[in-house]
Amino acid sequence: TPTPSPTCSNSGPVVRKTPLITFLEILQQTALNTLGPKNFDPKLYVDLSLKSNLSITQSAFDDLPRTPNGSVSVTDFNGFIQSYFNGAGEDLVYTEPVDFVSEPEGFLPEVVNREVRAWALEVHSLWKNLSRKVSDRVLDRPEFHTLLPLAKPVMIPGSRFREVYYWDSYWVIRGLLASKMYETAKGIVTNLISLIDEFGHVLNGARAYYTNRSQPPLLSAMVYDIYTRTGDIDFARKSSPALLKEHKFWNSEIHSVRIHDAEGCNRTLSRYYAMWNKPRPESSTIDIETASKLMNDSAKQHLYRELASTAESGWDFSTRWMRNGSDLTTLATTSIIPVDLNAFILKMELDIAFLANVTGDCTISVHFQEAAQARKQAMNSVFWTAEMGQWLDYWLSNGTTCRGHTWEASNQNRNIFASNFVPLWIELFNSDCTLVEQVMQDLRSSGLIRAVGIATSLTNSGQQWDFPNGCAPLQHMIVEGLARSGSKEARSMAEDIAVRSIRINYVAYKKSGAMHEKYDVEKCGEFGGGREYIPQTGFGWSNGVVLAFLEEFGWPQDLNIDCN
Ligand SMILES: OC[C@H]1O[C@H](O[C@H]2O[C@H](CO)[C@@H](O)[C@H](O)[C@H]2O)[C@H](O)[C@@H](O)[C@@H]1O
Repeated sequence: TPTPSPTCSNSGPVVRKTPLITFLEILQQTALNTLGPKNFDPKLYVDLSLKSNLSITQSAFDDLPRTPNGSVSVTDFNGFIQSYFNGAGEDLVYTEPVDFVSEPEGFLPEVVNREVRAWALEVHSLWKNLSRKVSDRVLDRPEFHTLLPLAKPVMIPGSRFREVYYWDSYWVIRGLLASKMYETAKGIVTNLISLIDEFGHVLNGARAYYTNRSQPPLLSAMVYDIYTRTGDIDFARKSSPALLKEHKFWNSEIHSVRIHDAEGCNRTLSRYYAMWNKPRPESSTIDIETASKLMNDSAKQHLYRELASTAESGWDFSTRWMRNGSDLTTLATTSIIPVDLNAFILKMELDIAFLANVTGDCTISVHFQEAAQARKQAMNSVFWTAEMGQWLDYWLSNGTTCRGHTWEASNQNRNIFASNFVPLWIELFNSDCTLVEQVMQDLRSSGLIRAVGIATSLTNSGQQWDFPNGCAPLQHMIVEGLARSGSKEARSMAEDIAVRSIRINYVAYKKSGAMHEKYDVEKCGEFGGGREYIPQTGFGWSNGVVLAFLEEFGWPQDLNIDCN
């Protein structure tokens, strides 16, 4: 009989919340009560920084005149914010990237179409808009800020995302490499490593309220790509200890799950699991509202952990994680072993083995090659379904048996998500011609490939990680996996998807003057939407993927960039 592990229930770890965050959440709730829900973004309030001590600020807040039902007037509230806070984002200052030039030597040599080349240079110049440095004020008084100090400049995604994000940084770096901005790319990695040194993992984002979770682990992929471009062995060597530490984090007791498979072998895989059972501070008012449908505190705490764990997945939110696709309270992320997370950890193992080999550490290299083989077998055994030609997320029954769970085919989630094809990105899979043939056929008939890109899922739930939204990371991993497979047919399919994806970015940019976080893959030039916040522009990962695609496939003179 499987023994339920304590870490499979609600009783996992919870990191400490700072007094500043606690206060800013109260401020956030007051802002909602005072200003109303129209155009309300809860994250704004936890991004404010103090002008003076928290105790002084708190007592001024307590002294605000209140009506009998406890509300504050709009004038008093706005006056208080003005007097006691610096604006959100003011603790990050613009900085010109040291290695930015308006047209780098050897920039996108295969892009010959003049119109596309001019646009690519505009996208390249957006790095200047997204480049920031943490202000010295944060170093002087860290307790006044939720922003965390980082030594090197950062690239922010854009708009409300005014701090560095973990997995976004991978596609930002891919774009920076196309822009030949190697120093900036290395600086981003140095910052992320400093977070591992301090917290034991790369945070979701560089804010005090993100310490309770990570995001899809792509640090090794950043180091690998920078190393293969620059040959900087010292950089590879310096990064290695952090990668080993990160590998431990993703295989820790809370993240790892053991499955007894159909052949009678024990397999170990990983899941998302946030160290948190409270509302996410950046969305506190929203999470409290969602949880208000639940009756008891224990059910609420469980939901809060699921909400934060879903944010750890980068896919916040999606029917992928919900028992009932129209009810967010049925999120069950901690009871799911996700295909893409394990593909990322497999890549981490392969990258560590590669980098250790380069830096002459044979023991580590052999150890991680073996770990990669074991994970590949586990992924084949737990996720792969030949009949569908996809890897399927695996659901643990009732979420209580993460140790010694016995595999059952009925626990594979047969719904189609773009993440079912992410293993294609990993060389251990895309080097197998027969497998690529099969997966390619199934991707073609999956319904995910739409007029202007790959849809996230087939379910139109209104959540941002569902149909008809498509986002840059998913387009990129699937396209790159197909392109690198060595199959001519797969490369041509990859190029076809990349061209559609470049077009949607171009047309939307010309229409709106901005690059977008996500797009509607049904309508060329339309950006995507979805519940928790309004559509954002900027946008780090879209810029990165456009530049990476243009670098890989070029753009001939006679190919039309418009949609028709
Ligand atoms: O504030 C709500 C959530 O916002 C972030 O998630 C979304 O934006 C990120 C930055 O582009 C992206 O990495 C993530 O995939 C998006 O879903 C944040 O990461 C969440 O933790 C946060 O709750």
